[in-house]
Amino acid sequence: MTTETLVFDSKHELIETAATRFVDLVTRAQAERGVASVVLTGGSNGIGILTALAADSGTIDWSRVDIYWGDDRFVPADDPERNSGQAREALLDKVPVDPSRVFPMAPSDGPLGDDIEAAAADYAAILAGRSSDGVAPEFDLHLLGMGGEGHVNSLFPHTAATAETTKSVVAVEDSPKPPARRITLTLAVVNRSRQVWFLVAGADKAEAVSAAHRGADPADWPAAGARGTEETIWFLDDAAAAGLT
Ligand SMILES: O=C1O[C@H](COP(=O)(O)O)[C@@H](O)[C@H](O)[C@H]1O
Repeated sequence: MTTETLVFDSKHELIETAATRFVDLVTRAQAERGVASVVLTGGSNGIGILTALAADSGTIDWSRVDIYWGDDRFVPADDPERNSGQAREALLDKVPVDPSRVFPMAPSDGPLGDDIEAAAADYAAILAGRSSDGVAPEFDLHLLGMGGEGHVNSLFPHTAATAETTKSVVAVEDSPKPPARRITLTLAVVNRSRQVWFLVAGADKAEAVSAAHRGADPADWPAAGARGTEETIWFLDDAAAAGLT
């Protein structure tokens, strides 16, 4: 397992490079396994890479990509806060994905209603059903953004969701960052991914970047607990990398 840290002069350069490497990774995974599986994330860079991919969409065979989410906000389907809605707008509505390979988390007004525990269990069942071991797929790539306090997906510092080691998906009822109700993959499942990529920009993220790089306790800095089985890559801008020596 290797860790690579790439530092860019601008957020634009960071996103463009990550998008180019995304195309390479998906193409390679499809050549090796027929289908590539990627886990999307929200946030400015998580959606930024999708916008960049939409501009260069012809290079990927999108019909052979399984698409999952690392977290989503448990709000109505048409709420602009939905990570999956933002992903559709940025990319998925513009490329020929196979709808049967796109796996959004349930919204609060879906067939499961407002039962967030049922929605989390439903996503866990989807992952289990698409795995070889009854837990979750071995994703080719899990994209992650990161908050200034080190949260990834909806795994915040000092929370039960971050400490969870058994479940693959959990409900979060009291996210410190609004909206409060979310569904998230746990670190145990993030870490089944062959590659984990952090897309992080801004001076407000520098302390968390440095904590994760020095191997801090994931309870304090959840990003420190996320890694790929083959490779972990940090795509940083200068400001986010400022605390690294
Ligand atoms: O709440 C969330 O925040 C993170 C990071 O977002 P950013 O805008 O600070 O990059 C995001 O990755 C996650 O999916 C989202 O739910």
